[in-house]
Amino acid sequence: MLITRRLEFDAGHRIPDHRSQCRHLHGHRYAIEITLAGEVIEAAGRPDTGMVMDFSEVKEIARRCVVDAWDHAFLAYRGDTALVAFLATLPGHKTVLLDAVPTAENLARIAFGLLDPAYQDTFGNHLRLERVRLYETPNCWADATRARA
Ligand SMILES: Nc1nc2c(c(=O)[nH]1)N=C([C@H](O)[C@H](O)COP(=O)(O)OP(=O)(O)OP(=O)(O)O)CN2
Ligand SMILES: [Zn+2]
Repeated sequence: MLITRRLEFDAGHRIPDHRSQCRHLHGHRYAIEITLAGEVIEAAGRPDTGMVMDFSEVKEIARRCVVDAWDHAFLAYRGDTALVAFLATLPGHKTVLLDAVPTAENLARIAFGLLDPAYQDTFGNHLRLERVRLYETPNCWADATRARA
């Protein structure tokens, strides 16, 4: 069985060497969809019986590992030295430094790496993270999967 939970957040970014608009500082209303695979828990009396994982728990883990850190942050490539230096001049600014340029593809891959160890199989139902889909706009998204993360 597959289940998916969607969360949304706002963040700024730029793609420093982009040939067009995206090298300018701008932001997106991002969406992240987390797909988990596992067996449905069948244990009478448990609050999560009939579920792969309670959607609220999926959300809490996603918030703790990714969304709370990225929401209203500027997602900056560590190697984008001009931008990193500028952001450092803003007192208390919420900046997240990344080891890769913040494209949808890289953000999906980074989020997959952060989330994968957090979704543990605690009930013996073979729970595992299957896919992270990261929407940069409603029309553009990237999928990081276990095979292609
Ligand atoms: N493969 C990728 N291509 C692009 C990415 C990306 O992450 N992966 N990112 C961008 C820019 O960040 C840009 O903000 C999005 O660009 P664009 O396609 O121009 O989006 P629009 O806002 O114009 O979307 P419309 O639906 O066309 O209004 C660029 N490319
Ligand atoms: Zn963009």
